[in-house]
Amino acid sequence: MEKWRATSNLRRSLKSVLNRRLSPGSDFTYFNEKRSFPARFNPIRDQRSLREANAIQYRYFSSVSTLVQRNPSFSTLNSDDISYFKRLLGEKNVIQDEDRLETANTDWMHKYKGSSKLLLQPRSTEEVSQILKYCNSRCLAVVPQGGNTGLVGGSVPVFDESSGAKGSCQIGGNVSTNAGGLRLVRYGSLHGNVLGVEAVLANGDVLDMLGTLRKDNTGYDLKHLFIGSEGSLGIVTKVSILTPPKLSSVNIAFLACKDYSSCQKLLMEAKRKLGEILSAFEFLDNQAMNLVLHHLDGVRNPLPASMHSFYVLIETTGSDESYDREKLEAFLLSSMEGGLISDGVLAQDINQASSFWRIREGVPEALMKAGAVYKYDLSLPVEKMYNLVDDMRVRLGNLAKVVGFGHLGDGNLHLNISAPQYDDTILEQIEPYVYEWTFKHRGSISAEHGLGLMKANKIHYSKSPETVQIMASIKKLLDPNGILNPYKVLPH
Ligand SMILES: O=C(O)CC[C@@H](O)C(=O)O
Ligand SMILES: [Zn+2]
Repeated sequence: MEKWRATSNLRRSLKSVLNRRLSPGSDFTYFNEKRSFPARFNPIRDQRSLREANAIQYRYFSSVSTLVQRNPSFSTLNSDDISYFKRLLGEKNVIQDEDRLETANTDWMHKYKGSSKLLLQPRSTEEVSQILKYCNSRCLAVVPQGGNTGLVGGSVPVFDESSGAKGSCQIGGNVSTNAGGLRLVRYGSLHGNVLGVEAVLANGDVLDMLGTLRKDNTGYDLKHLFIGSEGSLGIVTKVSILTPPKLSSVNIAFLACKDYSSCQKLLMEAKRKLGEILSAFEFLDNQAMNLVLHHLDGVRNPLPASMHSFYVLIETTGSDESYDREKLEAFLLSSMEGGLISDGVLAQDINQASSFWRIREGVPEALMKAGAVYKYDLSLPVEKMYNLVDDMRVRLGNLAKVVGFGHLGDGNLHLNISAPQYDDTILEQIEPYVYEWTFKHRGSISAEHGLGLMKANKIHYSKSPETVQIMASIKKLLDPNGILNPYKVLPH
């Protein structure tokens, strides 16, 4: 009955094709708008002793071992510094307003909170260069900030570092964090799409690597050091980037699978049968779907007959409508006949398409609304990845909800643990277990969100000691005083 309904749904919806034009650059935009949520900090214990120790304790990590000590070699901002920046940038680009500083000092997750007293808004490479030259000579630490939408505390000041450029999600931030995104399965990572970079080093030198050549084999390709280095080696001021042509035919299906193994087989079939038109293959489990339906206004379940264990969103993008439609239709029907899909619908217009995406993209927002959330962004072999979610459920029992979703097409699991509040008992069940599990399966502890502050001290789970040593030497070479985004990426 269910299968019949689904097949008829699919057949019906396959009659019309969705045409949706992607806006330029949208493939690389991670979160393109800032959203605000109520702060949900747990009280920090013993504030005074932390201040005396010149240390900070993050709300998320309430155990003592995660204290971060302020680097004693950094200077403290004084009135001469502020006068210098005002002369350089003009009064209105030197921000000391408390509300604006509060926003810059707080990350998107409301987990990390710094105490920077100054936000600078440079408008040119030359101004960035002058700022860094000055800060380097004074040993003032700097946190480059784009849209401040990161999920690992990479763009918030930890102590009193001066903040750099600020606005909405920006291409410099995307490149600096090698932001992943929903269509990596089709377009690849920013390492493959960035043709050139201009970066300003800590001493103010401008490194011009802003080529547009597709082929350039003249030795070390240094631009890759700046892609994904989270502002720790330099500030990216310009990029040349591939912009794939807008494609006119976009189809989106929202499907249900009875178990994880069906999702996995469906992915293999999609890669094989849809080939180059497959532009997204996303999944969410039952827990994720429940959260979205419960916490987000106006979201409807497109498959309301019954709740399923897993949901998959498949998008194809191409330029030949009838070819794309036939290919997707054949794929969906054969997958349904083969038992890989238990129910499904295909968007018939732009509103339906957006509503399917809203479900998938709404998961992080729903998690935020549900309470405290522990986030893990893991690259793992697709066939093993959901075992970790199951293991975590056993470990946590009734303590917390374990939610699995992510970019199945890229082997990227977003494991999120949702609880009413942050709690050491929960954290002890999760860490280091999650990291050890990932290490054992030769995965990565950060598939796309970076290391930031949250995982700087965990880097050894994904990089060998020799590699970390070379990374530290590169950091020392390019930023000898360590002023650029301190306490992030490398162990502190
Ligand atoms: O919140 C997360 O864990 C993932 C956020 C983002 O990378 C996504 O894919 O929605
Ligand atoms: Zn993601």
